[in-house]
Amino acid sequence: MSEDMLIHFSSNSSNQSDNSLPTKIAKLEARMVGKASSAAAQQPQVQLQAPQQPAWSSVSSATKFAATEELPEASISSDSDDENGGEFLIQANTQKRKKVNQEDNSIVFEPVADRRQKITEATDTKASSDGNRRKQGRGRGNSVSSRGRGSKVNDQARSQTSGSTVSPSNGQLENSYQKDGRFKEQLWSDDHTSLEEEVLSLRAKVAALEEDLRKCREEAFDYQNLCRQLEKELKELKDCEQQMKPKSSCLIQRTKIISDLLIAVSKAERQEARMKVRQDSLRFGNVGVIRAGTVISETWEDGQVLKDINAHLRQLLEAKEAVERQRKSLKKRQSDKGDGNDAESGTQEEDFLIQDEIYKSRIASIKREEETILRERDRYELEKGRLIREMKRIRDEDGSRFNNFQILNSRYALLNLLGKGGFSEVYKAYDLVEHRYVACKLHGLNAQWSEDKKQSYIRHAMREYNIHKTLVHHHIVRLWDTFEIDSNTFCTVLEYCSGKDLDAVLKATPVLPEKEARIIIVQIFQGLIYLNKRAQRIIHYDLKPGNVLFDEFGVAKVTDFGLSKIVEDDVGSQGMELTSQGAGTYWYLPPECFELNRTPLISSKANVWSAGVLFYQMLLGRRPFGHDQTQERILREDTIIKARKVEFPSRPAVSNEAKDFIRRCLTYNQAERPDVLTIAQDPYLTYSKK
Ligand SMILES: Nc1ncnc2c1ncn2[C@@H]1O[C@H](COP(=O)(O)OP(=O)(O)OP(=O)(O)O)[C@@H](O)[C@H]1O
Repeated sequence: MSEDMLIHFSSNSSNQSDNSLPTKIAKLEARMVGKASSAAAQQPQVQLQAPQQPAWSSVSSATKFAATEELPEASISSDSDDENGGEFLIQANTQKRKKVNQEDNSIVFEPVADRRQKITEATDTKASSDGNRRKQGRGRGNSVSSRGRGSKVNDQARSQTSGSTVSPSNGQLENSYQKDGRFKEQLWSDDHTSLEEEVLSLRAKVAALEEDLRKCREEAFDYQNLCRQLEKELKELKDCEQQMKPKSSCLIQRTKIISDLLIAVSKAERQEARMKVRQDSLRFGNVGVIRAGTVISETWEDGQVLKDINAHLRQLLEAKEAVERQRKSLKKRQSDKGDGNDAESGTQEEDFLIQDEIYKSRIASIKREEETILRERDRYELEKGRLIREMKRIRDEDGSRFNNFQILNSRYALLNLLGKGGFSEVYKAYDLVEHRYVACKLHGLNAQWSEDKKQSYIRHAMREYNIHKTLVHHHIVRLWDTFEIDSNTFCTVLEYCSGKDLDAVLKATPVLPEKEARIIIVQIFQGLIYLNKRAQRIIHYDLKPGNVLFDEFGVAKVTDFGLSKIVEDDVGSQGMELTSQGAGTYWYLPPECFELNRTPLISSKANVWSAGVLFYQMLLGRRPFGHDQTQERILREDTIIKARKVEFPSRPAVSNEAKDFIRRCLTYNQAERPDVLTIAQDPYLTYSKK
């Protein structure tokens, strides 16, 4: 071995950084293939402990490492090429030098690039599979790789040795070694820096991956916990279901029993109602059919009781007329006789007077009987009216498609028809969930209607529903529920009011005692006050006897919000525009609603007027304006527009307080009429202990 070489080699070996570099690289490689640092310290360190090995070994290691990355393999192969070790090294170095001189820098950098690629691959492998990484890094992967590379280098070395034909002189060698050494130093230095950077970045990646792994483990742990918890809950639910099974079948049975009982009772009620109608028809009358050519029309034929009463009245009338005729002739005879002044004529005069008194007394008696019979007839007329309404109800019930005790929405057992309105049928029903009676209002759209008309009707009904569902007050009928039955029918479920409506009450008893009428109007005003104290004020607009219902305890409740108006916030004191002029029941609407020159402005004062009309009707048995007129005639004759002053007949008697209260409600001028909240303060509406 030459001195130059020794100097060169010793300078190489004395370079600490260069000495430590292979160790680091070995460690790095070990990491690249997935070894833990402790594992890496074992095998590569044995191969690369340059300072403790002979100089040639160190040189060969260092040189080969600078020229190629296959240093460890070369060291291993040198064991097998022991005899030719020195020659082989020189030849190998010469070959490498040649290569370095001939080829550009890329040859030198190629192994670095390769190494980087391997590092990246190793990192990728690491990242892609934690399990694989551990397996490969610790055992098989590494050894297989080492073996593979070792055998490849051996082959290369052999071919290089055998293929070497050029032996350069010592001077050339020295120069080239010097150059080579500097160049390699530079390379090592660069390589060292980049490797350190790579090591740093790898450490960072390892740290990040370890953090990822930790998080994944935590998540996996959480998921396992969640999974266990869900399994537990599922088991509990299944257990609960098992326990509930008998209960739910018991509930179904109970519901079935209740609905069967309700149906049986309703059927009995239907039968009874029809039987009563048949009996009452005999007494009060029935619908007969008249044929006039091909035209068949219905007419009312009075029953026996009414016939008897009318016959009785006719008899009384005839008797009265007969007595009056007698009396007339008596008077005529008396005047024909002239004035006499004897005693005989004095006796005749007395006879005349007595006879006349008898006739007068008889006429008075007939009149009294007549009055009694007339009162009886009025009573029978009311019965007749009730009978006609009941007949209509039964006819509507028989013609209804909901008359077969259906259960709607799996909840509402329909029973008997309560009545039929313009576009709806109201059934008494039983809520099988809440266990209470309800009124199911079935809104039917006519299949023949145009789509526009249907849409308008639905809009109207939905408006009513949206207003009504928000109202919760003792004197407002509650709206519990609403649902669709089919494309042409929907249902609103209302609080059931088992009493009559005020219309039916007034038909049965046209005049109510003032005390009773007062407490009804007080309740109506309480409902109205509620409507006007809400954030979203409401004008009912259709207050009439048919829209005041009574529950079983006689509590009055306002219903039917189909024409009601929501008062917008920006409405002035004069009120809001009435967009639905013409709707409503004219007897109960105030004069401003009939304004034709401009769009009427209405406010809660409209409700005050309607309540005044209701109260008048309850006390006096008739409406204050247009009582005997039809709706059409009221409009034609401007009856309400002319209703400037309210008149009170002498009978029945009404207190002055009640009359004054009615006058305040029926103030013609809207601006002067009190609104709901003002009239609520009226002493007539307040009760206090005396
Ligand atoms: N909540 C209820 N409880 C008991 N009966 C009711 C209830 N709602 C309505 N009714 C009765 O059902 C019948 C029909 O009521 P509905 O409101 O459909 O008719 P209407 O007011 O006469 O007609 P329209 O709504 O077309 O003016 C009436 O006799 C009414 O008394």
